[in-house]
Amino acid sequence: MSNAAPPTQPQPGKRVEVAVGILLRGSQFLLGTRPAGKPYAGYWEFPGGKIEPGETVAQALLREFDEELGVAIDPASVEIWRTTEHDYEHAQVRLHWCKVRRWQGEFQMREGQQVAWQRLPTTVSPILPGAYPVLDALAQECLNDASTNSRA
Ligand SMILES: Nc1nc2c([nH]c(=O)n2[C@H]2C[C@H](O)[C@@H](COP(=O)(O)OP(=O)(O)OP(=O)(O)O)O2)c(=O)[nH]1
Repeated sequence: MSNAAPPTQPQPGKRVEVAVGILLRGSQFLLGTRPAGKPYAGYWEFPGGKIEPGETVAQALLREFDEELGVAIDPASVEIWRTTEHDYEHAQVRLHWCKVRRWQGEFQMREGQQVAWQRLPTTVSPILPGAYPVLDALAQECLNDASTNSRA
């Protein structure tokens, strides 16, 4: 038996899989603050969380939206969009980004978080570093849409 203490640093190669929802209302998306007690508490993030063993990305997202916001996502409206990775000092994460356009219920901030509908450029800060690549991708998509429309 080993007396080694549990690692306090993330183990190389062990990525934590995370499901993240980009809840869309027209050109706006929802951000919330990270609750007290978590790494980067108070930073703004997209709703979501770690995928539990045996869960699909969509199942994890449905559970997290219920736990954090008290709303029910329509699974048929979950569009798995892209995957990014980010290395924090507390964890190495792989983020599965999903666009969500339909949900049911009124928002209840079940973790005491603040939420805000945002459009680009965002007006809240600070935002979790791991969310920036996706904000850039959303901005790029807006630019592409604008150029397609102007050519139509
Ligand atoms: N929800 C969310 N997590 C993000 C974003 N960007 C980003 O780098 N992350 C990272 C931060 C965390 O290391 C990880 C999510 O883990 P978490 O600790 O918030 O997940 P959880 O809600 O399942 O937490 P817990 O139950 O273990 O307390 O993903 C984002 O926009 N939204």
